[in-house]
Amino acid sequence: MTILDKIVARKAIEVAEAKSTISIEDLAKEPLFSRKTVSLSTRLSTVGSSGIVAEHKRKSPSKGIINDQLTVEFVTNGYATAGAAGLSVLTDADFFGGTKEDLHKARVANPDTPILRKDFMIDTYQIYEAKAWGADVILLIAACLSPAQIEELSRKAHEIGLEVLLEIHDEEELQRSPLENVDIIGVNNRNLKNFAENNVNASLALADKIPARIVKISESCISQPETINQLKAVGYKGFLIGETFMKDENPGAKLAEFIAKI
Ligand SMILES: O=P(O)(O)OC[C@@H](O)[C@@H](O)c1c[nH]c2ccccc12
Repeated sequence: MTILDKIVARKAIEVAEAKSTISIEDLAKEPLFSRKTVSLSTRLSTVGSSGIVAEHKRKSPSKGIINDQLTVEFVTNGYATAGAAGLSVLTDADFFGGTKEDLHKARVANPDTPILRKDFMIDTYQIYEAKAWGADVILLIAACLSPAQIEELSRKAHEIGLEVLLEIHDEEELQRSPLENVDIIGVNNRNLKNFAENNVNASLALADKIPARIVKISESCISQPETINQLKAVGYKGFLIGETFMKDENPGAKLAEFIAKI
């Protein structure tokens, strides 16, 4: 069993519990559900955008605790002020130490910045949660979804006004994924099945395989400003970065320093 299998098995239990606590109808009545979302893909395509999607991440299965000392408002506001094009907020509790309150607080602290709900989506119920908690974009991870699930989840997201970031790790995942309702493709440099990593080779290898009409972002394992220029040269418009900033006591200041070098 891979770590991804474990996460998804746990997620199915969590979703069943959540469904018995609050119905989709009630989620749709939450104040943020009717908020007009902002487009991450548009921000990333805007001339002059830093392209950086900065992540709030307390811990991870591969790294353990990264930083659990800061408030989500301090981190996300710092990121937005430093020039992040968007924010990513982990809401998975057991493996990444996130909560739905993190997303809600990030939204309230940053009303106009696109926010990605970073979680393992396996059920349309979670799409409603994402909207109710203040997200603009959802993540779909091809490695744990069938083509039919990708189709259904992405269609539902668009139906309720959320954008879709489809995460892939290799060409096989790209080829089998229905892309009709996908706004952004993210190449995860880290393999979620075994956490082998530490370079951006996956992004470099897949760059020219991704249809040009879809905004491309490179995810994970980015620690050097030079890497951004290398990725931009092959067409990437976005860069999802967590650990490099989170391990600093002031992630926003770290991001500002990073942006000054790209
Ligand atoms: O901390 P890093 O190496 O900069 O990575 C950020 C982000 O890409 C990573 O957290 C991530 C990418 N895809 C995911 C899917 C689930 C959980 C986490 C992730």
